[in-house]
Amino acid sequence: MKLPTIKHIRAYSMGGAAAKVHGQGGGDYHDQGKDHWIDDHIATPMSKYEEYKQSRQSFGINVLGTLVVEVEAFDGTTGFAISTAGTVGCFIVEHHLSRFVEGKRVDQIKLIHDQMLNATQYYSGGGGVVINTISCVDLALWDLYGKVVKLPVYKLLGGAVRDEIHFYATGARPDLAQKMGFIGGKMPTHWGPADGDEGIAKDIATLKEMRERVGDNFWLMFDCWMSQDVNYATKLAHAAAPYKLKWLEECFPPQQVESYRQLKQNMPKGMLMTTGEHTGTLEGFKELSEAGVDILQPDVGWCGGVTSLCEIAAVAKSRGQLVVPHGSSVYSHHAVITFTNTPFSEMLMTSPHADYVRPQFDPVLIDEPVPHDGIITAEELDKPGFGVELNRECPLERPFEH
Ligand SMILES: C[C@H](O)[C@H](O)CC(=O)C(=O)O
Ligand SMILES: [Mg+2]
Repeated sequence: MKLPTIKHIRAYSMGGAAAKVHGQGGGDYHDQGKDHWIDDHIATPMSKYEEYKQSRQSFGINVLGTLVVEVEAFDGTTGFAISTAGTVGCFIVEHHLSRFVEGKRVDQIKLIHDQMLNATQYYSGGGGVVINTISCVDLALWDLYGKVVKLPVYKLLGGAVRDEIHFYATGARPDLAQKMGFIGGKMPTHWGPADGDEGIAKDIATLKEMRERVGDNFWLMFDCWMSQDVNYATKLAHAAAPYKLKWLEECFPPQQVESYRQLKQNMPKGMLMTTGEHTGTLEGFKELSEAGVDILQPDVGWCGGVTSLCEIAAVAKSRGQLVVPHGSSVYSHHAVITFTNTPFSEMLMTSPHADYVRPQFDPVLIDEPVPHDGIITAEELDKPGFGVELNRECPLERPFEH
């Protein structure tokens, strides 16, 4: 089969600080409307400032917005993907990354990936919005390749190692997640070091209440979104052990590898330490792996795309660790179903009260699969590329052209 070359790459944004329409969700899943569990007094590194404690949107968690990257081949096939990078990402795609994409054959993904990573070394700082943008281009390229050869991405990656993916749910209501068929529920912590022992007591009270509602065998986890220090995290871990907390997630910012190493030593035996969603380099994941993180949690839209996610999974595998990506819906599903060290996956609940399953990237993707009874089957992924289409009724803007 003679493969076509890539004619054009375009970048669109939706939501974020530069847009007229807010609170839609999409690729920037923190850009939700009012009264959403995801913006209700969640502990963050900004919680030490009283004025930024109640709402993450108050300090700008949703300023970036959604980035949509579309790639078009000379045979007329198009692929696309979404991530979090908005207008900033659009600039990088149109004015910088486009040169590495246009003119290449649709299967030259690893070459394009390497050129994008190396050409942005001087301003990427090893992560953040630049890597989100590169991830989005990488995902769009995998989608295009799959659509050209009419195969799902997971088959291009070597095929499924299991027939179905089982999910835990992240949200404010593990008790409801249990009723929806999920295997566990991960809750945000609402308090942090600035609240001292009282903060620990309040989060433990919620854990205790949830444990009473779900019984002994349902997994419960805490997501700490970089809000803690080693002393606080150690105390929280020990206070949570009687309630069978399965893991403590992302206690510290990604660069604080030493803190993770110390926490692992301090934690009760059997409790897992997890992190990785804000790490953007393979080297960063290697360090976290070496520090003893039990489950690496890259976000496929923020870590370099599927191409990087496969490399990160191999790093984890080399130490007998798991890789369980941070949310990211279809972009994750097609990769994890091919990994032997991903026995389950995450569903991020974007319904305002976490009381029903809403597609994570709603409303931007058409046909985005969601777990039923906590499961998505390999069969449901059997469509070319990532198996989703772009909802062109969304208020997409193209701020730059090349
Ligand atoms: C709930 C967390 O603060 C965050 O919004 C999502 C996350 O970190 C996760 O799903 O993991
Ligand atoms: Mg998390």
